[in-house]
Amino acid sequence: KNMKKNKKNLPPGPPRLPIIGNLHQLGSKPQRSMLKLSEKYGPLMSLKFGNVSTVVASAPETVKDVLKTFDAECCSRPYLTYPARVSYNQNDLAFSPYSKYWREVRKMTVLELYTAKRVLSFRHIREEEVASLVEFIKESASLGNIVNLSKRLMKLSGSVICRVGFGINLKGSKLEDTYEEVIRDTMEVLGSFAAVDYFPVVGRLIDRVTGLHSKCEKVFKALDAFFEQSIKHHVEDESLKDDIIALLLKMERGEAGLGEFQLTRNHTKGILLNVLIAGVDTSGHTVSWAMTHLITNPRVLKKAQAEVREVIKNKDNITEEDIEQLEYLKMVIKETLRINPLVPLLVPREASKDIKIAGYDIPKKTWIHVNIWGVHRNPNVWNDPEAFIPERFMDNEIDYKGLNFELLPFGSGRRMCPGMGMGMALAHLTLINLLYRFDWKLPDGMEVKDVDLEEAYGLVCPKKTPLQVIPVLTQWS
Ligand code: HEM
Repeated sequence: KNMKKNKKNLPPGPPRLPIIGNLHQLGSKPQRSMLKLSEKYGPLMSLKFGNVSTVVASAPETVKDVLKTFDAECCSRPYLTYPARVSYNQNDLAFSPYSKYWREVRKMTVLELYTAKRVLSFRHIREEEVASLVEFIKESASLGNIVNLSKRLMKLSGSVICRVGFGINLKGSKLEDTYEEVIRDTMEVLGSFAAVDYFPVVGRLIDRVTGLHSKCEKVFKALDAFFEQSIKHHVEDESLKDDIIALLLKMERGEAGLGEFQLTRNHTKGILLNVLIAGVDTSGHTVSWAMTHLITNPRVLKKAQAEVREVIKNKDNITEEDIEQLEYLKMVIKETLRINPLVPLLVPREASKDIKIAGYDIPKKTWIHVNIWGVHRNPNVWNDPEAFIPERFMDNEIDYKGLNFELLPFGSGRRMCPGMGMGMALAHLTLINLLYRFDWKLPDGMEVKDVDLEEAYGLVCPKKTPLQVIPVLTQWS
């Protein structure tokens, strides 16, 4: 009788193998495998990964339950071994469990970096760095050179974030030469389904054999050296007192407070980790995906360029105010974030108490994955979801700001991305410049059908192979 009373009504899920459960069904693109499985087992599905019970939400209604109705109960983070290492033992914002510390750090970083006023104050940095990208492209265009646009866009967002968050230039910093590789490997480490998290005893050994452990140590050392360098720069240069590092150092010295918390150097570095990796990877890859879809859809490219050139006319100086008038360009970005949401499974969550979603029991400690990639590609939600059609957003109120559960590239609720305004300001300004100033063609011998649309897998999913294109000078260059 007792057993019957305790039996939980868990969401349905595929049969499991002994020991590994459903891990073998994840494949190299977990978001795609999870979508396929959810077509059979439903929008709230149970999966078992080794010792860990998880559920996956993959339709707007169940995603809304997780991110809105039960947000308070579902917004903690599980302990993930490698993200914990890289974030100085969850002393950051993104991997920290839902706690008083997380609330204080979120409040402080929002005020320092992410309010509309702060984002506006960094505008000159964005404009200078975009101008320097334009100069580089102009030079390549006049020589007829192929440009690795993905690489250049990563460099652009890296340069902006280094100046905004760290008060130093990427050029000349400890990450100057290794930056792309370090960020890519960090994202792989942070998004990996690590054996140690599912098999506490043998998992450590498995991760050593697969190389995950050593990759994690390598990126940790590279990131740590960069944080040390920026902190040293602040300690030595007293004129740098207005940015987030200066504030964090004041908190370490007890001259400013963070609620009841006394910050240590590890807290400072953990907080800086999110500023660097969340800020760098995302804006650059969004523009890279947008350009990939534009180049493979010449009709859309032509229409977007016509709009930009009509609105900007012959103004020399493109400013962020111009974005407001570019309705079609905004649709292009929305469609890019729909078809390639950069964080396809959001950051994993953990239920902090027993809850009931859609009539199913979700026991405390269950891990929760939100498959927004699945929602964005669901044919019941979007017509022809694999096609890139910005016009689908015409006369349609759906936006990406966390209120429409069909489109959630930044998540929603307490854990929603605080850097949305900063990321989008840079993405829009860059795209306007690329479209206004240049025409674009593929390298000789390459056709639209040859452009690879495959995504890499990590916490963030960029294009797997970089976008290589030839810029062409125009009268607006
Ligand atoms: C196109 C640009 C961007 C996209 C698509 C994006 C997307 C996301 C997503 C999906 C999450 C996870 C939400 C969740 O777990 O529910 C997130 C979290 C976060 N993002 Fe972004 N992001 C972008 C730009 C930025 C920028 C520029 C910054 C900062 C400089 C930033 C800082 C963060 C931080 C700190 C978190 C963790 C929030 C928390 O757990 O409390 N993001 N972002």
